[in-house]
Amino acid sequence: MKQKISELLKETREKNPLVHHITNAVTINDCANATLAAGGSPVMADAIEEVEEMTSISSALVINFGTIKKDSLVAMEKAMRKANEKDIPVVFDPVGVGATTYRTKSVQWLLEQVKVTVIRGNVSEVASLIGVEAKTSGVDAGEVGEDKTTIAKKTAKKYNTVVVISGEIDVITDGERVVYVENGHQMLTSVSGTGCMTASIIGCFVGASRSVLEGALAGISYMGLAGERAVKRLKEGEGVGTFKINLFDELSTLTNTVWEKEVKMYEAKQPIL
Ligand SMILES: Nc1ncnc2c1ncn2[C@@H]1O[C@H](COP(=O)(O)OP(=O)(O)O)[C@@H](O)[C@H]1O
Ligand SMILES: Cc1ncsc1CCOP(=O)(O)O
Ligand SMILES: [Mg+2]
Repeated sequence: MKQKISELLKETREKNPLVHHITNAVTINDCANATLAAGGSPVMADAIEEVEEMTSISSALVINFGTIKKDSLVAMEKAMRKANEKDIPVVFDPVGVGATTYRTKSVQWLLEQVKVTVIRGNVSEVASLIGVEAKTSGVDAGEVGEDKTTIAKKTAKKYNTVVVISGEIDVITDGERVVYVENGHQMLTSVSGTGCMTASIIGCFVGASRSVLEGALAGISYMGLAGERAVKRLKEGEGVGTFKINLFDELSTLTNTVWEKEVKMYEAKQPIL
């Protein structure tokens, strides 16, 4: 599996998958640049009149709940339905779900209409998707009433999807296999958009891969490792501003050879070979 993911990192740059985003107004530009850095080609399009056509020519669709409105929900539903029809993978980022009734009700409605391929969120957002008690305030992760692995597995089964719960240790599951990724750095939580960018990068890799689980693992480990390496580049006195620049440098230059050496990925606590 590790070898296949490593090859996927290379292939994605060659394939340059078009990744259609319907995303939030806060991190939209960072998501476009993260997609480019990982080897994809971003397009952000949310007009109800064009989303179906745009999804039709894309390799993946990324749906991000960060700043939803009535119109964006209609656009999301249309684009996702088209993606389902054409077997195009859909990556869903439930930003802020659990924080307000509107978000929680909207997500319930949307996921009853259409299918998603990967759900990537922080632990309290994902917990809220399955009604597990969670203290979500805004868009940052809060405490939850169950362990992460159980939440991830239950969510994967409920929505028949691959689930990525990000955090200090990322949990990735298709409902049966559970994989942990231990790359990353606390500093990733000090920059708005690192979760959104992770979903965009997963979009690139699932858009170029035949395996959803491998695409999801490629995406989450790529961001974690880039973050970790971006911190190592910091000199004394440099803070989040330089970190963000370093992060983009790492995202755009990270090779599969370095990834193979530095990725920390475990299945049932066995290294993945
Ligand atoms: N405490 C932490 N230590 C190391 N990496 C982290 C930590 N928290 C989050 N990350 C990493 O930061 C990135 C964004 O995840 P996260 O902060 O959970 O998303 P969100 O911004 O949506 O809440 C992921 O690559 C994740 O692995
Ligand atoms: C702050 C904020 N508010 C609405 S969307 C958004 C960005 C959230 O980005 P991330 O979840 O990647 O930190
Ligand atoms: Mg987020």
